[in-house]
Amino acid sequence: MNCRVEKSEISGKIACPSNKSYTHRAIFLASLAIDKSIIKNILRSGDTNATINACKNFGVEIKDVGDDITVTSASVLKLHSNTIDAANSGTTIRIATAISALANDKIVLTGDSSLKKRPMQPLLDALESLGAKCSSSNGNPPISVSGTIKGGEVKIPGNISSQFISALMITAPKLENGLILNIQGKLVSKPYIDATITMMKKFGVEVETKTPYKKYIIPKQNYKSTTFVIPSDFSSLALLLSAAVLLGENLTIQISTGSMPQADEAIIDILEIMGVVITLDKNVIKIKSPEKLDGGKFDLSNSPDLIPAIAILALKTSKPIEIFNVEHARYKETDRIAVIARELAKLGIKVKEKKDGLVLNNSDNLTGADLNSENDHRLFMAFCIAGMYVGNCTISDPESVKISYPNFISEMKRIGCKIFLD
Ligand SMILES: O=C(O)C1=C[C@@H](OP(=O)(O)O)[C@@H](O)[C@H](O)C1
Ligand SMILES: C=C(OP(=O)(O)O)C(=O)O
Repeated sequence: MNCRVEKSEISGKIACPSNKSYTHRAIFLASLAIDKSIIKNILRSGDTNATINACKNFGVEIKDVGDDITVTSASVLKLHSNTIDAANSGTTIRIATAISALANDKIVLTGDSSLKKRPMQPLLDALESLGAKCSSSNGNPPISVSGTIKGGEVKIPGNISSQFISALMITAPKLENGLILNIQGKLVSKPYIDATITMMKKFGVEVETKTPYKKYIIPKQNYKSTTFVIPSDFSSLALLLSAAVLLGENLTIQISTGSMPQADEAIIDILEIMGVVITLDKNVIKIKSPEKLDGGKFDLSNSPDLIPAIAILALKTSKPIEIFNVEHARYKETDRIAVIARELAKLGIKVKEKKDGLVLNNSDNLTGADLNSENDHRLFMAFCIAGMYVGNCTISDPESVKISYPNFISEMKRIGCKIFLD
């Protein structure tokens, strides 16, 4: 399926969706705690449903209560099935793989065609070094894991995905001998480790940071059930802010930030560097954008999910945008560096693709085009916004938004976007 977009001007109010990463963490941690937890204001999306289904498979009771859910767990995993389908969710399959090593049955974890290309081997190597038996399809899903691991000391590279580290951390307190976690080389997406540690603390577990982003000690502990309110998602907010910059600054965005670390808060500083004035007053964000944006050089190592929302701003810059140090954006739902380079060039942007990023220059010859989002939700939404700035575009795979922002199209239409589903 495709969608067609025309030049649009937006205005009015929109609420930022709830945070996907925190929703994943809250559900998994509540599933490892004994008794009932309440998780309020969760993001309901394809990815978070994958996590709910994975936890239900571990024998956890999860019930809907309006916008909230209750999660009631027992002390021991009771497998309902030996296969977990994580659909399109990298976070789900990484965390569920580590948790599966707590069981002594063989568990197969798989996903959709995109997930079957996502790297898993560093996590499997770490689990095998702890005594698990693992298999994979050339390092990708479907994978299998059988425990039971008891913990000890483990090392894992940090240059591919922080999710491998988050997965081991979340599982560690359940291990008889706890875990000493050594991260080799540079660690990408660092703030997601901070998010994991923050959330583990919310569920009663302490992580000892011996050397930040290098070495952590997690003794055996019990997670404690709690009530947790999910904050807004800065990854989705970034797209809304780019829409306001490109399509109309009379947009006010309602957010509930909370006080927890989010990698993609970096969007605020990046937009301000490019000349955008952002105000936050009583949980409402407003922006003022110059006629032409300054460019800038942006290290996205810690916030790879910002690459689509920032790249499309090249449509309104007077100077180049250089994005670097984010090779791991190639291992997401798609190779986001390659797809963004290929598709934004169709609009007339002058793009130089590099191994670890992009250099984007505006041009005077912007033109409509048929854009292929490769069924990547963040690319679909970014290309939609770009297409409504340039006009006369089609974008493939609108159904991909179910992954992180299911009502994106209806919400954008409500604030004035000319989006038409073919
Ligand atoms: O831990 C998480 O919730 C996530 C970590 C990041 O992945 P990497 O650590 O693989 O960069 C990010 O891209 C993803 O959307 C969510
Ligand atoms: C890459 C993403 O998530 P995941 O790694 O969980 O698939 C994303 O939401 O952009």
